[in-house]
Amino acid sequence: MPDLLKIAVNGAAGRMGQRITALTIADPELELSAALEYAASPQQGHDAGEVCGAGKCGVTISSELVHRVDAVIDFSLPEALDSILPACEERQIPLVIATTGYTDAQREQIAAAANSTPIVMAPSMSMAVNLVMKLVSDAARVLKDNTDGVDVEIIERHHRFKEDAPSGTALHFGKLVAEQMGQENHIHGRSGRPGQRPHNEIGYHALRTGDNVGEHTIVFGMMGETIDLTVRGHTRDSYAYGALAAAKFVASQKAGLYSMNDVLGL
Ligand SMILES: NC(=O)C1=CN([C@@H]2O[C@H](COP(=O)(O)OP(=O)(O)OC[C@H]3O[C@@H](n4cnc5c(N)ncnc54)[C@H](OP(=O)(O)O)[C@@H]3O)[C@@H](O)[C@H]2O)C=CC1
Ligand SMILES: O=C(O)C1=N[C@H](C(=O)O)C[C@H](O)C1
Repeated sequence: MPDLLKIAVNGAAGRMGQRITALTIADPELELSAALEYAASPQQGHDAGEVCGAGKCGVTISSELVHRVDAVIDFSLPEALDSILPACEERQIPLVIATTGYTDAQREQIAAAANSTPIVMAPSMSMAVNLVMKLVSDAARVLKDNTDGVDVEIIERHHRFKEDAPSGTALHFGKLVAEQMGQENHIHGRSGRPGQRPHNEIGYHALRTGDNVGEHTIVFGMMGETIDLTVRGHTRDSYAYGALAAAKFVASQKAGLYSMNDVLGL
């Protein structure tokens, strides 16, 4: 029987961390080896299986990555980067970074760590979202020379608990569009009297409602017709399964910064 892939989950008591923990326990190819939270977390010392509702599993939540694991999956907060990145970099432990809301400086830190450590980083681990990223890129390429111009607006909806806005995924959609169409102004909502809409603008609109697990609509507005490309999550497991696929992928890669396109072969 092949060895099980040993997984550590960072942010194990969070909404995503709990699903990653539960699905790792249920996956016959994986073994949950560590469940991490910050030192002052009230979840320290609790059984990770019990915390996620999967039943006692014998792995207690801790703050230090003590044992060697085959991959770490991180769904936490940007503040957690300072502990998890060096822990992986020191021992070249493959890392899946799903957290969003990093500063440019933190992104540079991650890119530097990828010189010695295999890292998959993506604002969305969902297969459907990553496929729509391809479609959006294609649409932007085809529409970029439209005679009367194309107005691109990005609308996202997430649950009321989300701390960063706009979502990492919305920002990535905007980046993909701008790479094709060249918009330089990226604005967040509108108010007052901003005047007529210039063409070189992308508008982002972040809605926070109830328990929405994530929706994105990319609007290509033209004179006479509009294209809306929408992708809706129904369950956090669409992200969680993608993250487990990323962990299986990254565990056998050499150092480098990989995306979900690499994981999914898109
Ligand atoms: N790439 C993707 O596909 C997806 C990405 N995300 C992103 O993942 C992140 C987590 O989302 P979600 O699970 O909803 O958020 P939660 O707030 O539910 O989970 C974050 C967890 O990390 C804990 N935490 C805080 N600080 C640290 C630290 N220093 N070290 C370790 N753990 C820490 C939190 O503890 P406490 O609650 O006590 O603060 C909490 O348990 C967000 O950035 C979100 O945008 C979410 C879904 C999909
Ligand atoms: O916080 C969330 O929930 C999500 N965050 C990610 C993001 O910011 O893009 C991915 C997903 O949309 C859910």
